[in-house]
Amino acid sequence: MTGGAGRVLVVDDDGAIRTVVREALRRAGHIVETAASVAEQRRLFASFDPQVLVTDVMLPDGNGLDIIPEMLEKNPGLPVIVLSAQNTFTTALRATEQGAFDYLPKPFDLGELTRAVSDALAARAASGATLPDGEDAEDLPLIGRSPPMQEVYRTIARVVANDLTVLVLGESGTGKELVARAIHDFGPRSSAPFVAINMAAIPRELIESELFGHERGAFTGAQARSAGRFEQAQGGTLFLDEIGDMPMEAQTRLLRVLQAGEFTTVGGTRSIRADVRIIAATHKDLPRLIADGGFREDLYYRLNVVPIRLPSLRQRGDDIGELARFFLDRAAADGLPRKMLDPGAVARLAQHGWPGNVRELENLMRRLAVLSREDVISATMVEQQLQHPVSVEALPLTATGSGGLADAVEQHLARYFATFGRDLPPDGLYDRILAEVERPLLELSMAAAKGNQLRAARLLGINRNTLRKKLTDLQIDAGAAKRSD
Ligand SMILES: Nc1ncnc2c1ncn2[C@@H]1O[C@H](COP(=O)(O)OP(=O)(O)OP(=O)(O)O)[C@@H](O)[C@H]1O
Repeated sequence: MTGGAGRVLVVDDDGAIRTVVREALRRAGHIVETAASVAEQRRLFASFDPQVLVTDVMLPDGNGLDIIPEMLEKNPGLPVIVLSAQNTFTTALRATEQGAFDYLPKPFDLGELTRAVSDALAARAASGATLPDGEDAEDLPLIGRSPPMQEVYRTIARVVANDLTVLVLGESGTGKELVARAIHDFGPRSSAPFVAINMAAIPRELIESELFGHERGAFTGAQARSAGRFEQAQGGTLFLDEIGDMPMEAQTRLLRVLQAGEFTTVGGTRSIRADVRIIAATHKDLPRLIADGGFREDLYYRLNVVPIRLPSLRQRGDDIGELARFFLDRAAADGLPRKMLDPGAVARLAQHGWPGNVRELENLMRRLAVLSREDVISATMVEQQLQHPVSVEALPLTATGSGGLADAVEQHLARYFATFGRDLPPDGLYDRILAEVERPLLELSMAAAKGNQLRAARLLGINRNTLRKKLTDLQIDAGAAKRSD
């Protein structure tokens, strides 16, 4: 898309950026004015009457995002391109929310900016995604500011407000479902359902009926009419996870539905309009699958309207420390002991190969939260857990889950056996395990009782004074559960 030449106003307090951007845009044929502050921008706005506004976020006398609505009121449809050094999902989304046309994280490529200006001139369209009511922007789910994630945020910001089909690609555990949910949650369909279906988890012969529903008697065992996921997702978003595992016949049916915008149930004749946004995801290489005859090429093109490629954790550099801390906080919020990371631990985490991506990191942090005896996790502890991974799928999710404590005991035992290999651990295991389990047991019970010692003592079946003594002996902060509640 090219939009010819136009009047571009560039606002940035950094003189070097103003000069470089002005020269690049002039070379591309545009007429450029620059401003170094919000006040200057306001002054120039009326006289220069820009066709595209390029603005930084942090300006000496205000926030570049806050001023966008005022500019759009004066010049409706004005495309605004936001440059930001903050690089979080929140900034990308806020920019979109304020009506920005595009968002470029700093440092940006000049060619990319020139293209964005040209697209903006051509489109003169603004998107208007809004945060759901009451949503705290700081609670947004996607963590990380590495360059590949900024690219992801940028694409999400571009698609939230429209209904384009999105194909999320990435290794297992990279956050594909999280991205799909973010697109739904921050778009206009957020008040309707988000329905996910995993093609790999459903028996092949049931996929069509799961997707499109079935009529009574459509096949043996179909005793009543059942609504499929398409129907359940009406008005909302349908997330087709592991699309590469979809059987061929179901692919054909899905393609027809996407082409016609309507579907019929298995065994039914009536057409039902499909008012759903489709987001598909896979960790498989679809072009290769197509070449091998396992995936329909025409369906691929239907789904691959806007691809979003998620980086592996190995490519996310500094995000690893930020994610690790986020997962430790989440573990603490779930009632597990609150732990911190020392710099050596973060460095060790960053060196790891992470075949299991973010999910593997999350599991490791939960395991460390339960198993580490110290409040601050060191590189040695990280190393130990990476060297002797124990099964972590079942670590306690909440302090109140009855399986949680048993799992914690199992983790402790597993650690002993992992440490000592085939040799039995030195004797005294009974006391040692009990001593280790006592702390998480008391902490989890206190968390479950929301810091109320009487209730925690009752839960444990011990005397309140005994509990108090144990809390003192083990130096457990009795107020922590109350405060984190
Ligand atoms: N950027 C991120 N910020 C915070 N949490 C994340 C991020 N990416 C992934 N996660 C967390 O990692 C876990 C795995 O994410 P998710 O299930 O979305 O991955 P996936 O790619 O869909 O996995 P699979 O391919 O196995 O289905 C989830 O608990 C999710 O909350």
